[in-house]
Amino acid sequence: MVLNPVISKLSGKLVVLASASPRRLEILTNVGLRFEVVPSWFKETLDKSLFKAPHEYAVETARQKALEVARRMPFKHLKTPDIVIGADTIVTVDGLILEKPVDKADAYRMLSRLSGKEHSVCTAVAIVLCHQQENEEIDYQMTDFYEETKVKFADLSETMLWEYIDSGEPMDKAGGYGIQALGGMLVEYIQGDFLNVVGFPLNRFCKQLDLIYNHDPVSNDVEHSVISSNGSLTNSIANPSSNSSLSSPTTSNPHTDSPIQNGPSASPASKVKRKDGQSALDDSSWALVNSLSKCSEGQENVSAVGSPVPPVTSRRPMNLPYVVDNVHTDDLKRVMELMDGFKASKVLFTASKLRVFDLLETRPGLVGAEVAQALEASLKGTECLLEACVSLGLLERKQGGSSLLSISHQEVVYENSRLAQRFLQSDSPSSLLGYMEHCDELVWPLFSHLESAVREGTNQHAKVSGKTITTNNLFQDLYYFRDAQKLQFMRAMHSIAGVAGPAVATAFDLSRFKTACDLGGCTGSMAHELAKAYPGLSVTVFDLPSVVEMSGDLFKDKLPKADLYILARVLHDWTDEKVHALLSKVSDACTPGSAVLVVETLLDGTRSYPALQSLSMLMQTMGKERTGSQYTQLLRQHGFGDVRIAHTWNFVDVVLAIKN
Ligand SMILES: O=c1[nH]cc([C@@H]2O[C@H](COP(=O)(O)OP(=O)(O)OP(=O)(O)O)[C@@H](O)[C@H]2O)c(=O)[nH]1
Repeated sequence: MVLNPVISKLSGKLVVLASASPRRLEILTNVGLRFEVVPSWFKETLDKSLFKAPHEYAVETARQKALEVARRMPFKHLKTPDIVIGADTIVTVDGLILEKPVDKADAYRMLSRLSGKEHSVCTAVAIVLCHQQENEEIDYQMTDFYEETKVKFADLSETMLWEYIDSGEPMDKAGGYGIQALGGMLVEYIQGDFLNVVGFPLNRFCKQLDLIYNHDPVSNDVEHSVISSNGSLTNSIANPSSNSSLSSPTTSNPHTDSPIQNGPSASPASKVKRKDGQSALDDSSWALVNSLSKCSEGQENVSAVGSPVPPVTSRRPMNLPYVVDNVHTDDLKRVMELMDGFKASKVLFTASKLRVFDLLETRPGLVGAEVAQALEASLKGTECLLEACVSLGLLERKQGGSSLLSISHQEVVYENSRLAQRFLQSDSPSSLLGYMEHCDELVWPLFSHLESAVREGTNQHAKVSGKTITTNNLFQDLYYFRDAQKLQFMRAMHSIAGVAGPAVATAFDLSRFKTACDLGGCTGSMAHELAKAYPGLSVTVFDLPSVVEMSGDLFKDKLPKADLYILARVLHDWTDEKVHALLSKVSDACTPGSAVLVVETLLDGTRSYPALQSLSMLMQTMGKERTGSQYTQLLRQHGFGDVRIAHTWNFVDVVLAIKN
């Protein structure tokens, strides 16, 4: 690669940067590229769960950003660019994709997650080559790649974190930091391309241009000239405004180049021929169109990389403008997901209840008929359920079984996905089956009376079971009136504490406390997590007589002595009046320096989980979820002057309040 010839290949062309990022603009300007900036309107809301790896999500987002601009410009700007460049930067840590923080709390969550750890920064770049044909229609060719850089953060103290957040720098940056500015102070080392972290992998981009403009793959077969989307040149060619390229006489000649090979600006990608002798254009043009519509349908992106995709049989009528309005498509997709949310929950609950995940743990690779037989269920229903589980990422569908019932070796078999192995198998240490059962049996029926709950502002047990539940005997009447109900509730609380416990125990350094008492601690699983994290801490569980030996009523009985009181998912069950009564009792039991650890889901105005959980509390109890500042206020009123909040990215957040 020689530098100047690479960039100079673009001179005289209308190059468009489909990005609002000032960093990308600066990086490309610094190397003498002349271009226009047209920020993309594509909303970065692709469903991440549909992608097998984080970089695939970034690549698809970059492709959509670039394509949106390439398509909009001829209509809105009345000019056709020659080349459109789109990019997307993401940070990956602990299996999570971090984008730009939505607010300070989000920036805090991101940066505290990155603290002391190595993470990965991936920038994907998509290059769309646009070519206006003689008949005014436009062909689009796409090539994309991604670059990954590892970054290690130093341990960040709370003060440092907040100082950095208050500088305002994190807000428009992937992962919540800018390595090129103040954020550079947080970084211990990087491995890879620095500019890639900043938002544009310049070196790789130049190599890509070199591949496009300085190499002529015409003599190669597709298999040689087309490299995977991770790598480089792709030959996806789309003609979104017409299917006329399919009927072009040039394409029907298996030995001619594709019709967009038109003078020196035509990319070699357009000249790619397939081994079978057909022009790659026939299939790949539809491959891209097909891939886009699949993507907007929420399916996994079908890479247009030279793979022979069967031609679409029902085609769009000629002359109908092919308009993909990404904004509306995203909105529609979101509404459809929300409308279907209840079906997805019920699929999860039903498959869990039928023990599909336990079955596939012990016997992975079963065909649908074998699953149906083992569940003693209908074949038709089981197959529908299994496919729904696959679509929701709970199961994986694989080809080829060697099972007795399989008709051919190519039959579809099912296995648990990683998510199912972790959370849906009953023997997993982080199994959520107990909580799922509670949601299905108790919460689900209540939610069908949401409208009444909203109108009346109270729980809906009377409508579901004919029982009137009041504050006087909430737990006894609701969860502990029969052994089966009591055990179900205990299993639910146990499974949540099992999953959230380690994050709760380590949200703050609690090593200075010697004795703790978990008020309403149920099966003791949170107590167990605390004792595990702090070997010097002795933890007592205090709950109703029907639940534990160290029993008592939180409101009526004397609390055991302790340095640290834990109230995990207790306060959200109660009205403000009862919360005051309880905090006043805890405060009375505390000496100066001792503390209370409140473990609750904190409303923050952004996440849907706490907001939906608050509705759930309305339906079930007399309580609600509260914000961090509401808890701070409540605790301060009871003499806990020093109140700190930690978000765990789990079911619950943690508030530590120290008695004055
Ligand atoms: O160290 C740094 N890391 C990241 C950045 C900047 O972060 C953003 C990443 O966001 P995205 O890829 O979505 O790009 P946008 O800014 O939203 O612009 P688009 O219009 O292209 O979507 C990017 O600006 C990086 O430069 C940083 O500055 N330092």
